[in-house]
Amino acid sequence: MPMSSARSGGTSALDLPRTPTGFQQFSHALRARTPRRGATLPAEPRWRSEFVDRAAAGPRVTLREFGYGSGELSTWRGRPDDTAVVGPLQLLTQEGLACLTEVCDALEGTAGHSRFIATRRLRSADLLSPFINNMIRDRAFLVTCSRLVGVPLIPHPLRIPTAQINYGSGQGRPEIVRWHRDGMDYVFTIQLNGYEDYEGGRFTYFQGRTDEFPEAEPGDARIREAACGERGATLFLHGSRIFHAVTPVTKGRRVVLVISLFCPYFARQDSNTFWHLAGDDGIAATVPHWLRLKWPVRNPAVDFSLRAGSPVVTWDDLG
Ligand SMILES: O=C(O)CCC(=O)C(=O)O
Ligand SMILES: [Fe+2]
Repeated sequence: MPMSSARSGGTSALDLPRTPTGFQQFSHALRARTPRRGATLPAEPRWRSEFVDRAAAGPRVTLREFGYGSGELSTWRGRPDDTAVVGPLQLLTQEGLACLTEVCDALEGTAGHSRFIATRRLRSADLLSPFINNMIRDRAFLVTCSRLVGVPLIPHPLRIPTAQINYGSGQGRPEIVRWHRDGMDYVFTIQLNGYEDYEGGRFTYFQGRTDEFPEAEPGDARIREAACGERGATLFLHGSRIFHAVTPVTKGRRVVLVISLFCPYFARQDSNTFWHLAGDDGIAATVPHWLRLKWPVRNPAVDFSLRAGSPVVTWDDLG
């Protein structure tokens, strides 16, 4: 079993703070600033398609197993969007992982602070890093991710949240990822260190419906820990339908790349809300991207791929 129930030594992962909602979320939206860019960018290795392990596979849990009914799932011509969790698995080769780690390490100085979801993070990392930009827009990468989830996926056209790097260090103020669900539906996390590098930093989630989460009590068997301890461990989460958090890193350093993808065929069902995005990025930065996302479309695969600067991925690519 890749997952285990998360409770140790009398403290519960449920004690972690939760992402603000309502007025507090609005106040984050007023205070959040567009990501700032440094003048000089670090040199980095080149991305190569061969870095993707096209045969990557791992255990899969369905949204039905989380308690969602068939009527709540999006479908396209009889194909349901029913994947809740896939992995942990290795998506990149060892060489690819070493390059990605070098890239994310070099970007740490550009990370900003936020108290909305993740304490220290770099949003839109693909705008700073050609390596990450090329990786998340590589056909081999996208088709492999699409097959794992079972729906065609491209980078999210909202751009700012598409590639985020979370940094957690055991020194100073605890850096955490609060209990939250993502605005995004299709989220991959890639661990750039292993448990040998840090203490704490356990990826925790609630194996139930999001509307059941507020009633969860410490010791609830539905609070699970994903076994993401191996360097490179990659986990897919249907982020908008699963409450999750990361326990504080108490020693060492943890770096995770979070990639948000988008299914053009389910554009109308996209779970983002304006205020969830604005809470992280500020109102001014969110408005133009939001309008572009909501504009009506005719051919979803082609139209959204153009918006996201992505190769086109269709149902036929899933094989
Ligand atoms: O840092 C992680 O492992 C995941 C963070 C996360 O869930 C998020 O940034 O939305
Ligand atoms: Fe998340």
